Amino acid sequence: MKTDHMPEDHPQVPMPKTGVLFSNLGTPDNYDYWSMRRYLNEFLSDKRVIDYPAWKWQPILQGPILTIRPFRSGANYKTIWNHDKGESPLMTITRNQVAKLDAVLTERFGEQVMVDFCMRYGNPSTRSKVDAMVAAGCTRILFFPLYPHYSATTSGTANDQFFRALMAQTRQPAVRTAPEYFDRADYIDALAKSVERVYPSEVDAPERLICSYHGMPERYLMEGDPYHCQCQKTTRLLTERLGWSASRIQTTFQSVFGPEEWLKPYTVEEVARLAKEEGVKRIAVMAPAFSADCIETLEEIQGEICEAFEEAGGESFTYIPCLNDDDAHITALTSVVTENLNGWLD
Ligand SMILES: C=CC1=C(C)c2cc3[nH]c(cc4nc(cc5[nH]c(cc1n2)c(C)c5CCC(=O)O)C(CCC(=O)O)=C4C)c(C)c3C=C
Ligand SMILES: [Fe+2]
Ligand SMILES: [Fe+2]
Repeated sequence: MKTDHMPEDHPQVPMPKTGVLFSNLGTPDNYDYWSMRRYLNEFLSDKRVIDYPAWKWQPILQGPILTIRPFRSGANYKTIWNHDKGESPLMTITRNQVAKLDAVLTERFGEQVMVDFCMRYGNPSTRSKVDAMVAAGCTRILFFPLYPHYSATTSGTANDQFFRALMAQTRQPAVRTAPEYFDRADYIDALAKSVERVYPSEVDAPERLICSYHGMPERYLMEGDPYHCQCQKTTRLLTERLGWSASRIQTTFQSVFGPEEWLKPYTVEEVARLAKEEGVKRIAVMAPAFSADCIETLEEIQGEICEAFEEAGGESFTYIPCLNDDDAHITALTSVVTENLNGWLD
C-alpha cells in the first residue's frame, strides 16, 4: 500500500488483514532415526509436556530414550506413512482440514482474512507462519490450537510457542487465542454423526463404545489441568446426544509414557478386561481428543489396542475415525472461528 505522503524510501506497508492460524501437535519430517530423534527431542524437552527439572530429565532423555525410541516410533510411523506425499497422516489431514476452512472463511470474509496452519513441534514451525502472516500484513491474528480439550500439554504449549513467535515481531499484531470446544453442541453433533454413520441406532451398536482419549500423568490433573474433566464431559454429552444407554459408552485413556501413574482406566487394559472378565465380544473405539487421525489412533488403537482385545477373547473391533475433514467438523470449527473473530471481521 502506498500513500501520497510517504517518502520514496519508506518501507512497504501491506493492506491490513486478519490471520487465522491453526496449530496442531506436529509430526516428524520422516521416519528415519535422525528425523524421529529431532522430533522426539523437541517434543519431550518441552517442560509443559514433561515437567521434571532439566538436570534430572535431560540425561535420561538424551541417553536411553533418544537412543531407543526413535527406532521403535520410526518403525510405527513407517506402517502408517503416507508414502505418496512423503509425510505422516497428521500432516496430510491437517492440510486438508485447513484448506476447507480457508475456502469457507474466504467465502465468508473475503481476501481480508488469511488462513494457514503451523505445528507446535517440527514443521511448518509456529515462528515461520507468524512471520509470514505479519509480513503479509496481518495486524490481527486469531491463534487456534486444534484440540477440543484444553491441556497445558497441548493447547497451553501451542499458545506459548505463538507468544514466543510474537516476541520476535517489530510490528506485533493484536492477538486472540481460541478456546477449547469439547462441549459445544456442534462438535458433539459431529462426533455423534461419525458414530451414526457406522451404527445408525443403538440396536445396531456393539456391546461397548469406548471413547479413548490421549492420556497424561494423573499428577497434572491434581495440579489443575482441566483435561480429564473435559474428556469426561465430552463422553457424557455424546451419550446424551446419541440417546444410548450410559452403560454402553465408556471413557478410557491411552498412550501411557514413562513410569508415573497416568489417567485411568488405560484403554489397552480396559478392552482386555472387558473381553476377559465381562465376556464382551463386540466393541467400537473412537478418539474424541484428536482432531485428526495420527500415530496414536492409526497405529496404537488399530494395532496394539485391537490386538489386546482380540487376544483376550474379543471378536469384533471397529475403529471409528477422527472427525478429520468431515463437513460437520469443518462446520463446528468454522463456528468457533467466527465467534472468536467477533468485532474484528463481521
Ligand atoms: C510424554 C508425555 C505426553 C503427553 C503428556 C502427551 C499429551 C497429549 N498428546 C496429545 C496428542 C498427540 N500426541 C501424539 C504423539 C505423541 N505423544 C507423546 C507423548 C505425550 N503426549 C509422544 C512421545 C508422541 C510421539 C509418538 C511416539 O513416539 O509414540 C500425537 C500424534 C503425532 C503424529 O505425528 O501422529 C498427537 C496428536 C494430546 C491430545 C495430549 C493431551 C493430554
Ligand atoms: Fe501425545
Ligand atoms: Fe475430572
